[in-house]
Amino acid sequence: MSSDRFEELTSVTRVRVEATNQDGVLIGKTLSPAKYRSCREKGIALPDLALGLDLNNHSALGFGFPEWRRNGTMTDIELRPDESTLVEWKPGVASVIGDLWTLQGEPIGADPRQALKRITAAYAERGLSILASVEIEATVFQESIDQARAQQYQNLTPLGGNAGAALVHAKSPDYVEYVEAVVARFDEIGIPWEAYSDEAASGQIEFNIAPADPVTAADRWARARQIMREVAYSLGRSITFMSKWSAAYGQGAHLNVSVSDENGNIFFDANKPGEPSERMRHFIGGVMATLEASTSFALPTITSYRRLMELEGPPTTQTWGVANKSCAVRAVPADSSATRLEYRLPSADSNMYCTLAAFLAGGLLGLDEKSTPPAPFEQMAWALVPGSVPAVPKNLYDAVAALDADDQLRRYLGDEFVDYWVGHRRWEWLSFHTEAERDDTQLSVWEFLRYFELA
Ligand SMILES: NC(=O)CC[C@H](N)C(=O)O
Repeated sequence: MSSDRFEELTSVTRVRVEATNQDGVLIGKTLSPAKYRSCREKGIALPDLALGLDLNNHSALGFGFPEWRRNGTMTDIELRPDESTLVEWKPGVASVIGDLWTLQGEPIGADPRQALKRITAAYAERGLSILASVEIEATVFQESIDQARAQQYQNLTPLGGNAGAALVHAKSPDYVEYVEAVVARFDEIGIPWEAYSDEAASGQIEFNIAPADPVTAADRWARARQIMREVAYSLGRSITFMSKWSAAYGQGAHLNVSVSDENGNIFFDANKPGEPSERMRHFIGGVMATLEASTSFALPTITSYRRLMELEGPPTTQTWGVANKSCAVRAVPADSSATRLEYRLPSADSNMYCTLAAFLAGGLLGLDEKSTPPAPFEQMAWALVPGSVPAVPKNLYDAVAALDADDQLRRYLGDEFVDYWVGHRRWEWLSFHTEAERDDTQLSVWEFLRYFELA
């Protein structure tokens, strides 16, 4: 009994069970301790719509139902808690993240967390382990969430004032109150944060979380975002992870990854300091060969593509380079522990379970096939002559078409995962083009209503 971590949380009166759906939204239920005890082994029943709704609560119908959705008859699925994630979220409330299974006891192939587990296991089969971390960017506003809703998220005032840009400490007290309250919550539940800073746009904040194995890194990303929202709301503020909410700089979610074998970081070569190791080059080769297809995960929403502005930070081309932040993939040569790859394409609205799984899938393909990468890009990869370098897909439609046509990522991610994602994203595109203002050229109210609170 003493090793039962749940029973050790004696003051808990509510248990929040959680998973992340395709859109990156934390879903689940809150149970009484008695109910939780009765189903913690078998799993907590959820309607299959938990993975089937879009961000406007419509059922994303008509795109190849997997077996567990029973051809649209609607059924239940089960959320099996992974008690290694159990924490006391706040006094009296436990939180546990889990995986999604069918009633017949099969893991659900479309579950983002299990997709990341599968690819991590594929590395482990080859004697490889991964360290990953996510840079979390968001914008906080002075208005409360109720006020923001009343204004349809328009004309909001970024927290901290307009004076100063990135990396400025001289911020107003309300900004300081917010960031300090967030890291206090991180400390309470054990999210090891490394740094926070203000980012380039007014009201924009970046938090850096310490590297961990991929599933832990993605779990921490999901929880950190939840805390950032809860703290904003409790202080009477609002917050968004939309990748672009104004003409100002967009919001990314850069990923940092290194891979080790029993001898240490395989991206580091002591004989070639400052250069990517041979196996890092193989990894990059696979990532670059699948970059167009995996863009759909890194840039999942209509708005994601609005962030891709020249000279603003996000990459616009399918390029990699050494210490070159204008590329989609940056090799960061350092010492044996810090040498890593930074994937700069993902936007703040991407689902990190999926994005990380797709990036790792590309890398593993490259390691398996000893892929040769294209030449590293040695100039600034922005504002180039159109067509001189392959561009990142320019919208959700093109990106999903590239993913659907790719059979390399599928081999590593699984057909069900890819097919379900492709269907879900096509629904997103269709929804925009049937419900929104239909003006692709500027941010629409439809995007604010759909993404401001949930993306
Ligand atoms: N940290 C940075 O390099 C700025 C990144 C930028 N906000 C992005 O959208 O990717």
